[in-house]
Amino acid sequence: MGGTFDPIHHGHLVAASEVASVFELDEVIFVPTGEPWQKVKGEVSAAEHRYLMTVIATAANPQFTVSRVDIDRPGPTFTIDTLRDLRRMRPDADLFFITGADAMAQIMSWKDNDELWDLAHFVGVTRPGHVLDNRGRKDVSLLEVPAMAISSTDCRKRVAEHNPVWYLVPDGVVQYIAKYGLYVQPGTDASAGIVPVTSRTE
Ligand SMILES: Nc1ncnc2c1ncn2[C@@H]1O[C@H](COP(=O)(O)OP(=O)(O)OP(=O)(O)O)[C@@H](O)[C@H]1O
Ligand SMILES: O=C(O)c1ccc[n+]([C@@H]2O[C@H](COP(=O)([O-])O)[C@@H](O)[C@H]2O)c1
Repeated sequence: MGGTFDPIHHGHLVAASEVASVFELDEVIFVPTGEPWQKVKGEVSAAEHRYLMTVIATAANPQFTVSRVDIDRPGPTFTIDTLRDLRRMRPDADLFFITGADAMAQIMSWKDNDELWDLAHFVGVTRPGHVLDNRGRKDVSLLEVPAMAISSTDCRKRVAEHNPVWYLVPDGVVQYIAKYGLYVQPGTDASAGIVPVTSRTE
């Protein structure tokens, strides 16, 4: 499941859990984006913060893992590259790519979208406020998941307005957001105090 995860919330986790159950997946790999080119630049938190929040949110579930492929690849994040990298790492795996209804609606604007379908089986999941459609592709599965009217945008706004995000995001993520002062002033890159994992050994 790819996402900007700024921050990761229970909508992401429920969708992943439901797809894993219905499709009997062995593992769900959460792949935080490096540079999400369709989101407003400068308004996305540092990749290391988003990566660490994703690790914290998924730590308790043995089926959930987090991949750095997108944040370690320089330049804009394209799913075609994500899937090619994952295929190289897991040559024998059947790959599924989970997307919410809003992302599915944009999928024809993604880079090399005509080549995506051969690299993974796409699963579109319902999301409150969005219409789920297979974009004319019969090979895309559509799945109704428990409705979680949560968005990262709303979580960021709530933090900025000093409203609680308890129970919208996992407890550890609430604490991480407070520890690093994320989202207090929207539009600022709160990367102070965090060392990218890739730089720690340099
Ligand atoms: N509440 C939800 N229910 C189902 N799918 C979701 C939900 N929230 C996000 N998704 C899906 O998870 C993936 C990653 O989403 P993303 O990290 O952009 O979160 P977001 O809440 O949409 O963020 P933002 O509000 O910043 O746009 C996308 O495919 C998106 O459609
Ligand atoms: O490949 C693309 O061009 C592309 C464009 C926009 C979004 N995506 C992917 O869609 C997933 C959800 O992205 P987002 O921006 O809604 O968090 C994530 O894995 C992104 O890399 C991919």
